[in-house]
Amino acid sequence: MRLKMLRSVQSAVKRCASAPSSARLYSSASTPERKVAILGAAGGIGQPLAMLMKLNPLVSDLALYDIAGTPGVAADVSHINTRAKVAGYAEEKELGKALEGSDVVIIPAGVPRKPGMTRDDLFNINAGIVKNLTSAIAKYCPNALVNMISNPVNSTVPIAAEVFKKAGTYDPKRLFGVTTLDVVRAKTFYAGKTGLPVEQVNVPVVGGHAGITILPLFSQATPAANLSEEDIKALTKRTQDGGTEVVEAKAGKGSATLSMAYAGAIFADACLKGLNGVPDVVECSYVESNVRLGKSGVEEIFGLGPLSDFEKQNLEAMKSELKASIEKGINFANKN
Ligand SMILES: NC(=O)C1=CN([C@@H]2O[C@H](COP(=O)(O)OP(=O)(O)OC[C@H]3O[C@@H](n4cnc5c(N)ncnc54)[C@H](O)[C@@H]3O)[C@@H](O)[C@H]2O)C=CC1
Ligand SMILES: O=C([O-])CC(=O)C(=O)O
Repeated sequence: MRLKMLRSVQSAVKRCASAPSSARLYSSASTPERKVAILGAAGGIGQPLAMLMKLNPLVSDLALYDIAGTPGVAADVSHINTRAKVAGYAEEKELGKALEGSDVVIIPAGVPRKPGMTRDDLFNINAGIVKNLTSAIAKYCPNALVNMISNPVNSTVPIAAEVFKKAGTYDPKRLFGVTTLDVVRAKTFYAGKTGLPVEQVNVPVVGGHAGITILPLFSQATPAANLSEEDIKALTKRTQDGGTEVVEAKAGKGSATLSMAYAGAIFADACLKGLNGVPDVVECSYVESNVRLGKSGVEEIFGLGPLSDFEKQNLEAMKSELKASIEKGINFANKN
């Protein structure tokens, strides 16, 4: 029996390379024109992300959309002397124009956590925002790769999937929950603990993007290091609680914005490279994929590689929470 579930996989973006391409040639150079739209562009993540995407030479057009504060951010970013042409869109009636022709849409719109809150506590506000924005994507740029940053990612991605299904535009190869920040954190903490050069380190992270549903696979980290079980437990916990660490340090002024903008820029860049046909672009992401179910539950998850006993236990432990978050998103999208 096969069941569809959402989970993280490596090589997700690899598939972007085969996504239908709407490449238009950019002047005489061979770099195609690529339009990137950021929805929530004037926010804590949106602003530095807008800057990083303006610095990305693969971007020819950058559309910045937010319901507040867009003109200032767009004017500011537009003065940076790089390739991308910047346009700001400030009102809901301009959302269609912001989205039209987009190859990649990044969504950091919605409210962030305050100390004491879980990501799921953001559901009531952010679910509606994501539903509206993804409905517009289905209408104006149904072929775009969608990078979902808005929390709770474990539910907002299923909401987007349902919206796209209803609109007849759903393609699981084009919808990504951005979990890159978990990878960024796992790499930083692993390098810190082992003393390995951080730029050489890789750590795959699977699962979703909340607490125990975040599962860094330190057994597959490269370069390999001989860490004790205790160290691996501590690194795993710190990666899972990375978001909360920042929320508490910001003490009511929101959650990770700068590291998230960095992570969002890496993931969007991977999507652009994939679209442009660059081979072997590999990033972890929260995507829909197949699991094989048998008498004892999940028998095989494709593409996770060999797991340590500790990782197997953690994978088992996250399933009910992840499944509930997925169902919550699906129910919301179908009821409202
Ligand atoms: N996936 C991940 O790893 C991470 C996700 N996040 C999530 O990203 C989201 C944004 O966080 P911040 O930028 O810190 O929040 P923020 O409050 O600073 O910015 C959010 C922006 O969204 C805009 N917005 C609200 N409703 C909108 C709508 N309907 N259309 C367009 N824009 C709209 C607001 O005007 C604001 O500018 C939060 O949900 C947060 O939890 C944050 C960090 C990491
Ligand atoms: O923790 C939060 O609320 C924001 C987030 O997703 C992260 O930093 O990983």
